[in-house]
Amino acid sequence: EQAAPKLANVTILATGGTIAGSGATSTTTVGYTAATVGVQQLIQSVPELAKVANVTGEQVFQIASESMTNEHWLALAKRVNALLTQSNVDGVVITHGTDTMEETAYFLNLVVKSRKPVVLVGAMRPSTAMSADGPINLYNAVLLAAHPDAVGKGVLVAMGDQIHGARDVSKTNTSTPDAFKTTELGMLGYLQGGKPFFYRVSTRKHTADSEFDIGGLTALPQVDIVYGYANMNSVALDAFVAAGAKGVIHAGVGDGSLAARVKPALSAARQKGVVIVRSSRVGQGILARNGEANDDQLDFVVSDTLSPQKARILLMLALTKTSDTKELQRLFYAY
Ligand SMILES: NC(=O)CC[C@H](N)C(=O)O
Repeated sequence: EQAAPKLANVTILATGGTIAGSGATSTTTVGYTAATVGVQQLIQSVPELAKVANVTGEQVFQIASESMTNEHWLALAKRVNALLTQSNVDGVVITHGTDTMEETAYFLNLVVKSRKPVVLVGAMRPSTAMSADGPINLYNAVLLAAHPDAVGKGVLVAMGDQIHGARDVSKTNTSTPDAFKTTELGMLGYLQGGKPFFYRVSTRKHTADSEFDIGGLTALPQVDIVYGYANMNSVALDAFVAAGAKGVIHAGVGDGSLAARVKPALSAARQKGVVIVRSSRVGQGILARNGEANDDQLDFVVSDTLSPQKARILLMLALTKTSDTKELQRLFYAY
């Protein structure tokens, strides 16, 4: 008789969110409390996990993900990197609130120093709800983190039986269970019948190939986002600059257009040394250099296809290495 194949060792790092949330009744899908159920209870509630991996759990935070900060990210990334250097850890799953899951995933995609799988997972319905999506999502995330096909693919998000890449995934719905999509660039694959099926990978640099290193960092440079809209003014921008922002992401309308009465304030901020990244609130498409604005003349950087919230993460990390706008622009086309 053949010996059973050796199971991979997967560590679940729990951070809170709806996957660890509980509501008053089985039909409570809004107005519940996030981050109440602990990691051991999460693991115990899905006994099927033991069939796909040797699972251990650590409670790193217990928060709703709208309260995630740069400091949480640095602590989480350091813990992930420490675990992945251990020969007895084959992969890491991070349970996380869905609101900022795409941001944490992209941050880790840039700073994890390993090809071993790192998978973020959450739920849109609390653990107490009828048809809660947390248990199947957690099962899928663990089997993905345990699977050799997930090695070297960058940080992944497992939601709704689908595999998404950290760079391009976003939460696209406030409340429905199918909220996570990689709209135009496409998800990477499916989770079905206890197996991952991959169809594509991102061409952008990540994890083991990344030049960013948070090992010695205790803080990240302040980078904020100003949102574009009709009748926009420069009040928020000026306040961020006065508060010491090292960089500002301009989440402009359309192709990152600059309103006539905001452009001089952006230019003045740049002259004070603040790095300005032109991005778009639209959500799809390339933000082209020297397209809607003369970026060479203004000495601005463009975000390429990154959403404003992901451009903020890349700029923070990039500013730990350089403040040269040519080099910053290179990084925005590489990651
Ligand atoms: N579905 C969720 O996880 C949202 C709950 C909470 N706002 C969070 O992001 O943690």
